[in-house]
Amino acid sequence: MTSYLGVIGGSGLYQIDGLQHPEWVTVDTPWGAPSDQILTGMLGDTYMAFLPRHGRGHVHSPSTVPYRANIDALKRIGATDIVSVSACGSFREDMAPGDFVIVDQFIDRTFAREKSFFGQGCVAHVSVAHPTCPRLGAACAEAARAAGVTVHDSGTYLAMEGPQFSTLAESKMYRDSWGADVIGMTNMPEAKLAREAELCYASVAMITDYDSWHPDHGEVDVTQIIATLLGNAGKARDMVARLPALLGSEDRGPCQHGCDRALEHAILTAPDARDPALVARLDAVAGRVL
Ligand SMILES: CSC[C@H]1O[C@H](OP(=O)(O)O)[C@H](O)[C@@H]1O
Ligand SMILES: Nc1ncnc2[nH]cnc12
Repeated sequence: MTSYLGVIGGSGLYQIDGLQHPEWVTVDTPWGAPSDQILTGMLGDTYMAFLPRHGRGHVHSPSTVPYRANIDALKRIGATDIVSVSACGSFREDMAPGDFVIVDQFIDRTFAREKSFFGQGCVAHVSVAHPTCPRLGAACAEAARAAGVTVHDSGTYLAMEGPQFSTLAESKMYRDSWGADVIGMTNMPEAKLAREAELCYASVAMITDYDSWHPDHGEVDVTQIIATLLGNAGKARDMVARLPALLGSEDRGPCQHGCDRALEHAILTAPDARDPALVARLDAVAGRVL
């Protein structure tokens, strides 16, 4: 399969530069409209698509981002790989503002979002034991280092509902008892949905603050986050621009980690018991196995 790179830009990253033949396209999905139009184009020989998670102008809150429509839309236009770029707080002294963390585990504390494409009439259970694609994560790490960023190759992301930041007690619990490394509000259910859609998914956390646990830093505030983000947005764009050369544009065969076969044995509903309306909605996400 030929690589087609989709990038989901988080807070502070609402567009990317340098695409050849750039075009903002409208993509409709059975799950509603995505966060915004999708910027498509080429970077060298590689097809690329960029979707601002909160929409241009930052319209969607973490709870109202249309996660299912976003993943469906990227798959529908042909994306095979999704790199998520997100602003995050840090629970570790050595993961400092300005550093990037290649997230490889999540703790999902979100509760007010649609978390699956499947449900009554077509039930599926995919594994998210290893929720990110190591090949894609390694490419992001290499690209970010080449862009001059301090990169941490592994980290656990606590996904909270928001939109308020954590209390001090929550911040200390996530850090001391739960072993989380970074905190944000958006990577879940995004990563779970990417797995259901059989897409390779990597998450790059751009550290903007120390949340509220750090005795030498005040509590997190959004002005400080945006200031750090603006300082980092250029490096994030530089990282993205370096990815196609690292991922290659030629046929790469099946994902060696199985991301593109996640649904192989996941659907439990018998073919004759499936809801035709739901099966129709799953055309892009699960058409391969339905
Ligand atoms: C701008 S502060 C909080 C906001 O930033 C992060 O967004 P994203 O993950 O899309 O970069 C965080 O998750 C919150 O939504
Ligand atoms: N401390 C924090 N908590 C949740 N989301 C964030 N995004 C950036 N910093 C954050």
